[in-house]
Amino acid sequence: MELLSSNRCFDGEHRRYRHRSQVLDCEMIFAVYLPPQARKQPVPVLYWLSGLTCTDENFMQKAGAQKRAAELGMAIVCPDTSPRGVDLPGEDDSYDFGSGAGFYVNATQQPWARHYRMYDYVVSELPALVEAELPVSDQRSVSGHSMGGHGALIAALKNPGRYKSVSAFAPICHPTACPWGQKAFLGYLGDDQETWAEYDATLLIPEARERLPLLIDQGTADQFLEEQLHPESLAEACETAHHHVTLRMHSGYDHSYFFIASFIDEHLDHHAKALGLR
Ligand SMILES: N[C@@H](CCC(=O)N[C@@H](CS)C(=O)NCC(=O)O)C(=O)O
Repeated sequence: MELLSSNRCFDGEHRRYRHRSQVLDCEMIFAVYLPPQARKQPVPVLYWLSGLTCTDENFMQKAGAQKRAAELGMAIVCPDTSPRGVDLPGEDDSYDFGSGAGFYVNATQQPWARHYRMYDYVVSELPALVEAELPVSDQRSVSGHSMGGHGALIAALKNPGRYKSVSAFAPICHPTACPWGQKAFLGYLGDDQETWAEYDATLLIPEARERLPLLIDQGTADQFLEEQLHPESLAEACETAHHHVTLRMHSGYDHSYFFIASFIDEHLDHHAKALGLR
């Protein structure tokens, strides 16, 4: 891994790294915030999965999470949202498919299948790399926004024992039933909808083998709420399956990082508790 930049931040460090991903078969950049406590010993880590059009930079520059992470002694790792520089035809044609829109699935369809394997990348390859190379422990939590909120929910639901806690901001809760999800799943996974269900939080809830409580924040003025996000479907599935969910509707907040910045400390506190930090 190659260190691209380093910035002192709340007595810890924000760093960006480039590395070769075997899983994605391309070079990737990710960001990490290391709190001051990481100078002494490996610290627990929150994986943050971003939404459509994002890179490793949006969360680190806009969410304002570093101050609380430094107080808590929590590292934060931010991967990119798709493979980069792989030059597939049509990859850059739309904001909601292809580059910047990997949807945290392992593609099975051509030409995407060789590179678009963001599920394996964020769940397995990247954690193994950072745990081997950086002072972060295997005590993991996961959170994310929108497409990344979907990613965080499915990562936790599909991998019992892998994460101590999970949360999401304005997640795509039922991707098989919304235009963003349908477009992505059709393109990456093909037209057999049975394969789509494997990556849909609402459909995974009934069979979840670990009942990790879900913390979800959602703004009522979110421009994508009605058409794309469907938190009510997830809440209903949770109720039926007796899966603990805290769905908080916040009056007047939209889909932006202004919303995330307003509640990120509460999410970090939620994860810190599960990670044994407070
Ligand atoms: N059409 C919009 C939709 C994309 C969007 O809202 N992306 C959210 C995630 S789904 C985001 O985090 N954008 C980047 C940012 O706000 O920094 C755009 O291209 O900005």
